[in-house]
Amino acid sequence: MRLKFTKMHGLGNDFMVVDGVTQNVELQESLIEQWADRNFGIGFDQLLLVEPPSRPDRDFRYRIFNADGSEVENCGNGARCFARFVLDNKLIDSPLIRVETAGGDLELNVQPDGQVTVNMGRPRLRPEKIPFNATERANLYPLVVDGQTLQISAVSMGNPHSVLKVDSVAQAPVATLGPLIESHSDFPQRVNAGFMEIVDRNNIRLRVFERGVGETLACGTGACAAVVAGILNGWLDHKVAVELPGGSVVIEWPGDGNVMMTGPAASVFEGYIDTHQSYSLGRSEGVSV
Ligand SMILES: N[C@H](CCC[C@H](N)C(=O)O)C(=O)O
Repeated sequence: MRLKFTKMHGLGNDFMVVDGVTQNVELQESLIEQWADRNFGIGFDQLLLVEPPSRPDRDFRYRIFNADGSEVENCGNGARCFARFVLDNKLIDSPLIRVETAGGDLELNVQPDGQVTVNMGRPRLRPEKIPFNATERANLYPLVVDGQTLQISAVSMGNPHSVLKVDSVAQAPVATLGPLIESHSDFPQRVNAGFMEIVDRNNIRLRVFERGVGETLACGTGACAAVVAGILNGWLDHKVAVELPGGSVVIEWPGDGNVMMTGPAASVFEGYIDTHQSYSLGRSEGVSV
């Protein structure tokens, strides 16, 4: 079957977006992993599947699959691209879009200038809701990684995030600590590992080693989690510009209630792929002559 898709990105966090409303789509984890490969496939951080809603008070359901094929609960940059996609493809004609995800409900609003504001819902802070192994909720938790005890914050935006404050994101050991935090046993469903540099009370820099992907150029839910952690720890005010390697996004959180995110979404190209085509991801063993 030929499957139509659109390649999109939010601040360089890139997606294969698939219309599962007008197309009959059946996805396999192994195919997603193949398609995500940047040499043997299309190449993306996440695949976003747009489906009809399961409830009358929602316009769509939106499912998110990491590059390793794992299905996850939420994707902030993806939500902005989702909104752009359903409008561009005339699946809805209202700039106000109500979405259900595995991690909770989102409300999206596409502004006239193309920026998209997303109500990302309430952050989840209780350890059992993240999930994170801790006996009680705290703003900072000790996490023993590679023989050192880090002080991290743990926040869920539907998906789990660890936030580590660092002096400089440029110098942060993302490549070494990122995977160790991502797979740490205190996060039973693994975790997205954020590294946050406080510039001032209204500006941070952030890098994220994403669960199931690795370091991405941007992470919307990671930006939300970092700002929530910074506000809870008294380091940030309630409106923060988050500078990620791929660009900036604005996060607002009054200290309780919903987190609001505003940022861009871009379409790059449309394409088709044969869902029955499969190939090995292994580098060829070479040919024998
Ligand atoms: N890039 C996404 C986050 C994907 C989260 C995924 N890596 C997970 O396992 O939760 C964002 O903009 O929020």
